[in-house]
Amino acid sequence: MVSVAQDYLVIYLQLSTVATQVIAMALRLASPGGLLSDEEEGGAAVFESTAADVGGLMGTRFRGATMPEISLISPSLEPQTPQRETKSGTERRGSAEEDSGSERVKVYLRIRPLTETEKDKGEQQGCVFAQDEETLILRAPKNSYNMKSSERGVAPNVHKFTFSQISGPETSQQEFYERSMKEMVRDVLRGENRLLYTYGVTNSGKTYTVQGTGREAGLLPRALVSVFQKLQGRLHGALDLKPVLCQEVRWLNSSEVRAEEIRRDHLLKEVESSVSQNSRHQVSVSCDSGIGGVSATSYTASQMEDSDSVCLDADGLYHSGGEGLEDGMRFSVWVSFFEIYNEFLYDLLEAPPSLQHRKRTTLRLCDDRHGNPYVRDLTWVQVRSAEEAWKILKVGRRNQSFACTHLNHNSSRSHSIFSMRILHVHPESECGKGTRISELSVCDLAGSERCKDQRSGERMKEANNINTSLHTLGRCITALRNNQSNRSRPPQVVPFRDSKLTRVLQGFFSGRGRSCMVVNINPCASTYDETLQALKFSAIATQLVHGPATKTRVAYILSLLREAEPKLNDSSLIEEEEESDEEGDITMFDSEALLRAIDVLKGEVQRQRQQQEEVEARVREQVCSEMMEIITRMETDFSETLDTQRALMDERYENKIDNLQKSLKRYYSQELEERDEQIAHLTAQLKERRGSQDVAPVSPAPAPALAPEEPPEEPPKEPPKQEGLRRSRRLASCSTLSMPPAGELSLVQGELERCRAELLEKTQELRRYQGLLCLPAPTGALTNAVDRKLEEGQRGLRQLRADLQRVGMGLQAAERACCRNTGGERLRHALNMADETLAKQDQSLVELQNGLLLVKMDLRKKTDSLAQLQTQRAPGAPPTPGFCRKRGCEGAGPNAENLHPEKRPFFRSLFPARTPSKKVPATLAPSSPNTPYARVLRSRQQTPLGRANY
Ligand SMILES: Nc1ncnc2c1ncn2[C@@H]1O[C@H](COP(=O)(O)OP(=O)(O)OP(=O)(O)O)[C@@H](O)[C@H]1O
Repeated sequence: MVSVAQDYLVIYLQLSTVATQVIAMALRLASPGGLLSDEEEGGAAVFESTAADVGGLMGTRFRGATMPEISLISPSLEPQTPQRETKSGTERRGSAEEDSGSERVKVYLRIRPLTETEKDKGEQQGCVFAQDEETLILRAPKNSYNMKSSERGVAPNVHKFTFSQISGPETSQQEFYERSMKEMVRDVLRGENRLLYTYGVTNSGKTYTVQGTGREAGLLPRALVSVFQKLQGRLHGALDLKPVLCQEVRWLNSSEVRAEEIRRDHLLKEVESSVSQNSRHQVSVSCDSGIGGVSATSYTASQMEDSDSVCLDADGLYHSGGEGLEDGMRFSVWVSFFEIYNEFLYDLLEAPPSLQHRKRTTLRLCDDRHGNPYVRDLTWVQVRSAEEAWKILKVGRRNQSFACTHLNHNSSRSHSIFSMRILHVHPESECGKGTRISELSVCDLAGSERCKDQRSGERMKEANNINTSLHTLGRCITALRNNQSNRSRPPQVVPFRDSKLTRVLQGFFSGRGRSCMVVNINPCASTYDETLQALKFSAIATQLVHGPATKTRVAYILSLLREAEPKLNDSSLIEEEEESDEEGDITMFDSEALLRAIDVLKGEVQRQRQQQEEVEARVREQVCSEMMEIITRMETDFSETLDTQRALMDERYENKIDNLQKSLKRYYSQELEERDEQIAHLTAQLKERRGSQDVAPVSPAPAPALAPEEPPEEPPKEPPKQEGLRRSRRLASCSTLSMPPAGELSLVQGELERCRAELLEKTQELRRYQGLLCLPAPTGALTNAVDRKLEEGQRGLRQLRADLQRVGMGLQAAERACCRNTGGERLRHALNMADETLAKQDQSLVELQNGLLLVKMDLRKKTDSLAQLQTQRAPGAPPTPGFCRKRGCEGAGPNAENLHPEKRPFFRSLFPARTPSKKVPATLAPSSPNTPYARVLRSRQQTPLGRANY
């Protein structure tokens, strides 16, 4: 049920495609050219779709430069693997049927000999060449369209095809029969259904192969002889059983038997009389085609003679037989003969129309209750011998549509189908119950031809119809091939119903029997292009395998109705079936039943759609959850990696910051030490000079406040040497820095910030001192100078702060330059800037130091004068608390070293006490390129590490 609905769904989806193809084909057929060349075959008339559909290879031939050519798939040479021929060699292609083990459809090629006339016309150009029994080589002759295409580089001019067996011009009818049909006859007698059809361009020898001439009897007479030879003594004599519908048998009553006998005798007598008449007169007969009274069927007695004179007594025609037949079984042989002319079916065994009633009766194609197509009202005649059968065939042949065309003076203008049904009658069965039927059909297809070659309108119409039906046959075979080779894809609709021919033959392609193809070609150079197309078509047929039986349309509908209403409508269906015995077409269903079937189908479609939606939703959900899982996993992985990286970076930079901090601390502390030393040295010198100049009137003054710890008498310790040593140490430590410039600069910046904070603190401290030093009015005059100095000192400090800020900015710029990594030049520039700033800073410091020295001196003076004042005011009285506290601190003398650094006197905390040095302060000298950063820079440039950092 589900599969049925699926089939219908597929049918609905594909209908539009099929319709498009049909329209396209109709449009093409309307064009004057029937057969197209290699170049046009991608969308051309008769064979183009079949050829172009071969695995879509035709399209590639014209796209690519290699121009692969399609060839035949060889069933015998390469039984398991289809091949695709290319110019350079053979490619192997796999397909689904390889594994199925099914037998391939047999395709036999027959090459007819050239006639003397054709040879005289120069038709013999060696364009057809049988390489071996299975391989055919086609070489494009000079003037062929294929050769022209080849010269333009759009198609190859050599083609290779492979067949089940190739029969050359020298092959006799007997040999060809044994190769192709003998086995089929045997199968039919065993109860199988077989079809043999001939295919080829006009005048290629199809009719000759099927019927033969003179002593060269064709396949059909040989098959007839063979059948009766084998059934000798096993014939069911009575005429009481008749084949009806597609594969059924009807028991005849006596009157019907009588009627059948009369009909047969009449036909046989007719043949005898017509033969005697024809022998007396050479007459030309013409009768109506059945369409608008136009005369299209014409034949002459002389044309008939060839086939009439087929000799059934030829040597080797008779074979001993009877082997393989079921024991005790009797056989009844019935024959029919009809043609498909301009898409109408005509019974060829019907009495020829009288001169008054020239219109022939058309037959209807119907389906039996199982959906198998059959020709309604077709004449079936029981025959008791091969001669009788042959005579009947002759009658039919006389009625067949032939015409003289420019290629064939006796060209078949229709597809003719001669069928032989063999009833396998069990002698003990009542009324023929249990009788089996097997069928052998031989179809002589009309030859394909160029429509434009036909000068008469009627011939052109015939040619169009012939080509259309052949094209449909090609499409059916291609669709079957595609369905067989691509089982994973939804099955393609096989367009059997698109032509009468394919509908009649449908059963043999759908598993009701087996088919075999005979491809006829003539080696004429003038018909090379058409021959090539015919061979391309046959190449597809060779890829077919014999498939299992498939369900037909009526059977579909019946099963649908049964499934939908199993109980309710069982009885009605049975009635329907019984009624439909005589009419197996889809019309056997009334509209109600069809509507019911449609409802069932709709429901099924709905159900399928729901199922599909559910499946889709499930799949989507699954996909979503899987995607989410993947994303979450990726997220986790990423954040883990990020954390690791961050930790690594943190660690790395912390290390670097530590290193830089250490080195900077070391550098600045040494620098400060040097300054302290300088200050101490200066103070000592000052003290010395004052000591030599001043005569102290009072008790010795307390030790200088700012350098109580300085041992003034300490001899100088070769400051230049020491300083040089320290500086070299510093430079060495700087040069060993492995920090990148960015990190280093940030540390410098941090350090500068710290210095700035310290300076601010010291300024505040200085202010406090200033407050303390605020004396009463009389002392104001004395302290004014100190105040000014202090102010200057403060200004110097402010200047220092500003300078430090600039340094910081310079460092930031340098850092940015480093981060951007825009090149060593910019970095160097930035560092130079920073260097300059530091030089300025140095200068400011020098000035500040000078200012401070002056302040110190002033302070000392003030202290002295204050001490004098206090002594004058109150001798022995304690000093003012604040002052005393301060003095007390100063008085602590050497103990001051043990105080907390914050509690130390300002200058000492700012410039920690160092061993005095006699070195002349470098700060007094103008700033030189020997600044700290210049040194760092130079050391970096000099050391390999420094160079590497740049
Ligand atoms: N194998 C053969 N040996 C000798 N003559 C042949 C052979 N095959 C065909 N012929 C001759 O070639 C001519 C054309 O053959 P035939 O009428 O069978 O062609 P056709 O394919 O049936 O043509 P159309 O499609 O037009 O009916 C006939 O005269 C026939 O006798």
